[in-house]
Amino acid sequence: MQLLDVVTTSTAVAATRSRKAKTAALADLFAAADPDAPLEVEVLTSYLAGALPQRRTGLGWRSLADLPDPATEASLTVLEVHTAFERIAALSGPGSQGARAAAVAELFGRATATEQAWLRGVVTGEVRQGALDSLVQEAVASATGASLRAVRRAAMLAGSTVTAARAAVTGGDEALAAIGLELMRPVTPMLASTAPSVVDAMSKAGADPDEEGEPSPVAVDTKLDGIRIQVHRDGDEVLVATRSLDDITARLPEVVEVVRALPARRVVLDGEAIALDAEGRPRPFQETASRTASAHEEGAVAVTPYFFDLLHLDGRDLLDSPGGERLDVLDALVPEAHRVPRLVTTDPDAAEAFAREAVAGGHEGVVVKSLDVPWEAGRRGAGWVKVKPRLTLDLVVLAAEWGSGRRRGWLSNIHLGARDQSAEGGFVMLGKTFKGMTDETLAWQTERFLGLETHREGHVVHVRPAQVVEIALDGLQRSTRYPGGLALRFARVLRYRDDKTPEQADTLDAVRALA
Ligand SMILES: Nc1ncnc2c1ncn2[C@@H]1O[C@H](COP(=O)(O)OP(=O)(O)OP(=O)(O)O)[C@@H](O)[C@H]1O
Repeated sequence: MQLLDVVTTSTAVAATRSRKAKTAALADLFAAADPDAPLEVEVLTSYLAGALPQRRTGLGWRSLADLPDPATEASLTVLEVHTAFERIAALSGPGSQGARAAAVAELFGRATATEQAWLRGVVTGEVRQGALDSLVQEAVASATGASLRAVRRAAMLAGSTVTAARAAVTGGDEALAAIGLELMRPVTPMLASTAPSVVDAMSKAGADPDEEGEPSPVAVDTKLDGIRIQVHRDGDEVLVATRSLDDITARLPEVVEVVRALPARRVVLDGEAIALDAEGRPRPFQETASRTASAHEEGAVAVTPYFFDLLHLDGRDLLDSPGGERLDVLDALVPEAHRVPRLVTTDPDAAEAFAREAVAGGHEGVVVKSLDVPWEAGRRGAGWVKVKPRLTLDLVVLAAEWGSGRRRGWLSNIHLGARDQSAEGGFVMLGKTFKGMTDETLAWQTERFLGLETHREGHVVHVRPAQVVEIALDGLQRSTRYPGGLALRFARVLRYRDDKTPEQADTLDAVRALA
């Protein structure tokens, strides 16, 4: 497949707001993919689904500053580009800088002006065709005739849309069906939708009375403000993965120890790891976060795993079992000290009281869960509904301003954007904040944002939209100043989120719904 085909499709997808048109353009491309070329399908999918190669190549804006003159005719294939990036990624040691520059010049010298611009965008993370996982999954289903359900399920179980697309294109339904839950291979996590109150959450999760007037019980879980962990055990082997499916086993030996002590040989658990003080209240989130951000050191603050779901036990897959059944198996296996506090009830008053107690105990809120739905990966459905008294958004930093006075020398006031496919650059600015930053945060963010710098305007350093930050706010107000028509009220930084990519940040539509 020619690179130009991918560039043309990617550009067309970015240029339209219509989901139908996006899917159709992508489907045309997948229909043209060669079923006998699995690697090509993988590469194609990973570029389109936003798994950008820059993480591995180590290339950034600076290494792409002086590109050779573009070629006049398109000739590059997708596989040639892939091979070139792989070669660049493998370079290390003395002389590698020169070799990298030479390889970049060779690759870009073979690209036309349009291809150069797109490739540069892909490498620096600027190209955001909005062809996220779910769109690509729809396109693959439509191009191959496989059912969308089968594609989605395979992607969830493999933890990867790339794997699902390769299976669908090269082997159709049969290959998709062969992808099952595999021990030691993390699956896409189930996510929660949001409700403004416990009562709303209960009704969303299906607690309302049925035709016979019987209310259904729901589980009300404490929402712990730690780090999501998915733990796999296969005999003596244990794997601990993050929300983004990165392997952090070596960083959390105490989690491994707890799982090794369980009376099960093969198990997959879902939960949260958190650092608590002697009274059982959460320690500052940064302390928990520091444990997953760097290698384990003796004397570091300990985290405790709390599990809230179970997907597999000793040969039995429970993904398709209703929530209530999974919780029964969880309760029988994991001691209470390592389970998330939970109340199963039909009574809204009892649920509210439980939620108030959770917040009084320093926790974030509750997650109300249906006892009837199977495990639904990646979707923000009605199966899990979170209620947090504090209003928060996950936004992307678009720029940062040099501070003055006590903050001279530090990048301080940050510009915050929500995801919006129709906006130039893919993000629309909603406001700024310099609140909620410790000296440590200021030092960290100064280094981080200088590393992401694209250009400067006066005291404003513009950055590549790569860093997600969780913001607390008092609300939103109408604004003529910002292009989205909305501005944040009293925004302050809660924390930088390295477990989320910009594609997972909140969208302008979600912010509008909140307003
Ligand atoms: N009892 C619980 N059940 C499910 N998730 C929980 C629970 N306690 C804490 N969590 C955390 O809450 C998250 C669920 O909310 P959501 O799917 O919206 O993820 P998120 O976008 O990371 O949300 P947030 O920023 O609110 O943590 C999970 O990823 C998990 O890390």
